[in-house]
Amino acid sequence: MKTIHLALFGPGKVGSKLLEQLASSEEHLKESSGLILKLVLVADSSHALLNPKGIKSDWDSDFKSSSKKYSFSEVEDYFNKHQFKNLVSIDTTASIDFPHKYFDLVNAGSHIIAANKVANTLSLEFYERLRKVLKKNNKNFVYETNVGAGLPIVETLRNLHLSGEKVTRIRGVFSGSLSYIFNTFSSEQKEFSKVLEEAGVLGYTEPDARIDLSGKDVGRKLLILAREIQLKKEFEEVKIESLIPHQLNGDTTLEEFNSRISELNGHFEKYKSKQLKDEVLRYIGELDVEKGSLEAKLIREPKASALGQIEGADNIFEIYTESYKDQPLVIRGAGAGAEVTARGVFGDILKISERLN
Ligand SMILES: NC(=O)C1=CN([C@@H]2O[C@H](COP(=O)(O)OP(=O)(O)OC[C@H]3O[C@@H](n4cnc5c(N)ncnc54)[C@H](O)[C@@H]3O)[C@@H](O)[C@H]2O)C=CC1
Ligand SMILES: N[C@@H](CC=O)C(=O)O
Repeated sequence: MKTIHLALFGPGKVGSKLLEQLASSEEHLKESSGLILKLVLVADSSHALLNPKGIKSDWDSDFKSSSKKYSFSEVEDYFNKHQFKNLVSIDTTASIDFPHKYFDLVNAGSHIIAANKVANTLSLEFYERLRKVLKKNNKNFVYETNVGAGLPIVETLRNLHLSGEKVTRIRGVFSGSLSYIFNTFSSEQKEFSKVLEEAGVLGYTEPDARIDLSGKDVGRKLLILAREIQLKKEFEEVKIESLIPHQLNGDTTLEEFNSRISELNGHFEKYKSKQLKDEVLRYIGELDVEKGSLEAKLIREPKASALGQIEGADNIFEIYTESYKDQPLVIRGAGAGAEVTARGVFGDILKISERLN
């Protein structure tokens, strides 16, 4: 039997779904792979539950009754004290601060898995420094769910690139929430604000939906893919069309924004009125390697096209390379939601497990 010790940061929609999936797969993993996944820490932004012997599968009730306020140095002390073999820290937060702690986690002996896209979209200096520290400490950093949730985009692209295949262009719908929003809004007589709320309840939007509507989430995904094929790009170089009207942009707090989302209705009706009968609205990402351009924008797309046909919260990625010149390699499927994302993080745990003894 091989034991992997897990520390989960961010038991929100994705994180708690992951814990549910881990609990229900416990016996299957032991029998089929000889693998024990032992959860030794669950922490949100203020409270942590620690148990070196393993947190029970009904972690939720223990978290409510026994978690304690913590500072990050206590986590480091805990890891240093117990020297857990095969320790993997999982970031299912949406925090912009937490990724700065990855260095300390790695130095305390941990591998990292991130659903959070922030670490891969900070400055190039941060990106490269993190990889240097990982290499020095012989630790893995895996983040398949950063793009396309549970769809195998990052690894596919990396394998193409590492095998020497020249990637020339990537184009597609990279946002599950915007996909759901435009699929629903284009075809149903519902107010935009209602559709946006639904996308939140279904777990498709970021905790702060402005990250999706401003195009920032798609911009981040484009940058992650560009860096995966070793293009040295910064976030500021991504050309992004924001869908947030001027009066709600910039200085509004999240609370204010959420209380004023009905102001989006008129704004999005204007987009809808421009749509022709056989068209749908699509918010797309496009990376042109030759031009070195990264762009996120709203377009009108024929319903009959590959991009036009996607449903629900689907993503679609068309990857053009030397070999896939005329007919791109296409990956399509559910591109957001706690269930598929948690399953993707689970896959990352198995990927790291295979590399460890
Ligand atoms: N929902 C989806 O379809 C997908 C989500 N993701 C990413 O997964 C992440 C989580 O998304 P959700 O579960 O929807 O968010 P959520 O808001 O439901 O959960 C985030 C959790 O992180 C905790 N948290 C915040 N700061 C923290 C810190 N410093 N330390 C520890 N915990 C902290 C919060 O208390 C909360 O429990 C985000 O980064 C998102 O971009 C990635 C792919 C798909
Ligand atoms: N908010 C994101 C979730 C996955 O990354 C999206 O809408 O795609």
